[in-house]
Parts: sequence; structure tokens; C-alpha cells
Amino acid sequence: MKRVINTTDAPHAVGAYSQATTNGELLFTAGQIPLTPDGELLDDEPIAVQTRQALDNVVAILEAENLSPDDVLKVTVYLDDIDEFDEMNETYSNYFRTDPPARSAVEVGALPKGVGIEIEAVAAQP
Ligand SMILES: C=C(N)C(=O)O
Repeated sequence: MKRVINTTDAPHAVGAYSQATTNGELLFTAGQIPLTPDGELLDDEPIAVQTRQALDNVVAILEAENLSPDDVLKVTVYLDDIDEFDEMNETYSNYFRTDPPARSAVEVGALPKGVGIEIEAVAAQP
């Protein structure tokens, strides 16, 4: 059965979606943008800062379900500018140090709120 996740440790949805959904086995986060839980948009910050905030949001959502980055199976990274891949990747690697999840990283034409990055994850209950 589908259940939605709501945590104040991650930003509220900026549209018609839930922060995450789960069926009790798999958890799907919504794409997380560099928006703080208090609603501050970090769109003018370097991509490293934006990546950190997006991943902090992913981690907060995971922790709301007692999951951790180790439980993540797949990540998708959407970048406004693929030339920022290396900078994103350096920050990203701090979150997934051993046996990192599968990942796709792609450049897209534009992202909500004019941010530089959006990151979504799929995790499984251990
Ligand atoms: C920010 C999003 N995840 C959205 O607009 O779908």
C-alpha cells in the first residue's frame, strides 16, 4: 500500500507532489532542489553548495523512514549545466563513500525555481 512521507527536516513540496512515497519496501524521493527546510532557495550558490543542500534534503527524507544513504539503490542527478559535473561529483562522493548507488547524471534544459541541480533517489528497506 502506498504511503506518503512528510518531514519538516526537508523542504515542503513546491508543487503537486509528495516529498517521498513508499510501499514499505521501496522509497522514492521527489526530486530535491537546493531549498532549505526553512524555505531558503540557494539558486545563486555554487553548484557544490546546491548539491549539498539537495542531498541533505534526500538524507533527511531517508532518515524520516529510518533509512540511510547506504540503503539507496539508484540516484538521478539533473544538472542545469553538465560542465558542473565534476564539482557536483566531488560533493556527491562525500555522501556515498562505499558501494555507491547506481546513478544517472544528465543535463536538462531548465529546473524548477531556476536552480542548478535536482536530485532524486530510490531506496530499499534493509
Ligand atoms: C521540485 C520537484 N520535485 C518538482 O517540481 O517536481
